[in-house]
Amino acid sequence: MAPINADVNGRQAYVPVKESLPEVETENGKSANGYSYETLLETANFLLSRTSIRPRIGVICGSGMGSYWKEGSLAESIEDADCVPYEDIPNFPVSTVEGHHGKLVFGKLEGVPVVAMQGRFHYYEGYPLWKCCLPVRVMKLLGVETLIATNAAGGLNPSYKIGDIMIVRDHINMMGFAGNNPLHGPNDERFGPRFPPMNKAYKLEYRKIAKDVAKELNIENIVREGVYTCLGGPNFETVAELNMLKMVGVDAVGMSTVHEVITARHCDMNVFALSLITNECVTSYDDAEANHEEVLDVGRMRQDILKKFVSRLVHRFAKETISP
Ligand SMILES: O=P(O)(O)O[C@@H]1C[C@H](O)[C@@H](CO)O1
Ligand code: HPA
Repeated sequence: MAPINADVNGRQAYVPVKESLPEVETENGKSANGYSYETLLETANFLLSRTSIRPRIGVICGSGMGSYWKEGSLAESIEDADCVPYEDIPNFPVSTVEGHHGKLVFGKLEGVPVVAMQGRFHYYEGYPLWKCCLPVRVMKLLGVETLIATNAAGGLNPSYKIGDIMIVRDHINMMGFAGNNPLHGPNDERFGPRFPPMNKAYKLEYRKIAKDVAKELNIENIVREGVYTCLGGPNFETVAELNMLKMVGVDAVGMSTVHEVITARHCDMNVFALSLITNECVTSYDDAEANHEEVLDVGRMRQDILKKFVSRLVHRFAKETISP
């Protein structure tokens, strides 16, 4: 049915009639914010048939972290590994970015059953946010209770150095300000509530454990805690954009994670996230330009430390906070 014009406060306004919103209705098992619960159950059941591992923790490997260099990366250090390429998984997108391999790795880290995404999906690749986050819902249906999201990010806080690791305390959902949210569209209560709170998105207990672990590993001098934001990319930011983000309290800038965390919290997963600071954000017109090669190089430089750090976190999170 065509939209109608209505008189609103003395103005002619464009008011779509209710029937003219077919795009939010379920169509071929896919609604505006993603595949149906039943469709994702099929994906989860397919994966469970491909491995005997029953993961309790899910890890998303950021750019250059565990995803680019085969030898010695976090994902490659997973024991008893069963790898499933994304193109074999029903309803899964495929990775298109250098530094993101494109497979799910099931196995054990320090004895804990995990599933790692060796490659994530980004909005700038052309995927809508719900599709970027589809693996998080699949993880939930596999039985995962805790999500560890890692990313490469530019350091905006002037005290941060390249190679620092930032524990994410909170995020600013810049894309959400423009109405772009992975939960946009009809809500299925089987995943979670219509209006999920986000004030405790990054579990306090995990952040404390991470600081303890940093001390144990003698890396507390490179571990920070701060606020992350995600922009849509793929271009790196302008000087004016970065100066604005600095003013509102952002410490590190990237192109992922925020929507994954929202999706994970919506379905009541525990969340921990970290950013590897791979470059300094360019806040003057004279400074060098950001580039993806530098991001990948710093990922390689830090892969040993990240592997130890995340493995220890997996062990401690499983021991201290996850149901037996
Ligand atoms: O997947 P992450 O968020 O780690 O990747 C960052 C953001 C861009 O994809 C890329 C820019 O170099 O790294
Ligand atoms: O400086 C950056 N900006 C956005 N995303 C990034 N990912 C790594 N570094 C950056």
